[in-house]
Amino acid sequence: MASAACKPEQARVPPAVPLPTPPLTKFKVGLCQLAVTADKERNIAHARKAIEEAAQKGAQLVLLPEIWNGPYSNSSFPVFAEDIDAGGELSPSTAMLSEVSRRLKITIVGGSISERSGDHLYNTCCVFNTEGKLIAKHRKIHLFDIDIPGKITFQESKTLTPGETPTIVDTEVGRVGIGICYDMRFQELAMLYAARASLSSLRGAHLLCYPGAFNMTTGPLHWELLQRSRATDNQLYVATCSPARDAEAGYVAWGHSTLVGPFGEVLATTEHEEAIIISEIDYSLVEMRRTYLPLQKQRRGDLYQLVDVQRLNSQ
Ligand SMILES: O=C(O)CCC(=O)C(=O)O
Repeated sequence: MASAACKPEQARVPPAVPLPTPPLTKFKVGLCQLAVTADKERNIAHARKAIEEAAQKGAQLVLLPEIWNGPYSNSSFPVFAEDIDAGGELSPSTAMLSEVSRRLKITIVGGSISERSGDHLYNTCCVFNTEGKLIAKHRKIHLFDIDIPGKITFQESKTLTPGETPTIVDTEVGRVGIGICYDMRFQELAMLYAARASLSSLRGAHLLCYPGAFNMTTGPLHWELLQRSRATDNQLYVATCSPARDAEAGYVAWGHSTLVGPFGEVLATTEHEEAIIISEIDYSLVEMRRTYLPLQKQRRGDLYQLVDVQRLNSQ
């Protein structure tokens, strides 16, 4: 009797919804500073090998460089561009990232590749979770248009269209804000990503990832300075990943992929050759820095406000 009465009752119980797995608070990150050639297939195979090596060394988050599947140039962007997820099917470069993230159960912030969408080209970073799912696509918001006479002239806007959306993404390794290279120069974007962190440790990004390729003019002066500034101002981790330097290339990258901690300290870095950097991120240090130096509480919101942060905070 008892079991007969029990059965219809049990049948009404809805299937258990698995609780979301809390993000890791301490993990290893791998920054793959890759040599990039004009052979896309080789670049994809090479990136796969580097990701595998980083994962084998314990990385649970792997970051790749800006434009890693072909040369960084306005003439190459259209040639190497991929329609990333047309009709639900991933393109060659992103299918590799999906396969490897699923197989190795790691999160990948996939640097950037040039993306074709309709008549437009974008400089786009794809993020994959540990199941190989494409969970975010950041299109570079601030295009690199620069003219320093006698030093460097580059106009990304000749071929690329700027993205229109800041990208903050929840991953198995926490909430991550994404920017691409020149995006790092704009503090407001980083501040927006860090917003709300003071209200709860579950809100706001604790890590910003910037695939980037600074050059021989701005790299020596600004690359590390900007990363340390973004980290210090917002009291969070900043990870960057550059292509390795090719002195013969049309655009010569500075290299020096780096991880900076929430006190503005350089935790790991490298020179300009190919390298895989493995370093540790510990989000408890973000909380510690914010407790010791409570900038978020001391900010005079009554005198100045970043409008978008204000909007986010009131949601
Ligand atoms: O900001 C810089 O100096 C370099 C930026 C850059 O190379 C890029 O956005 O691709």
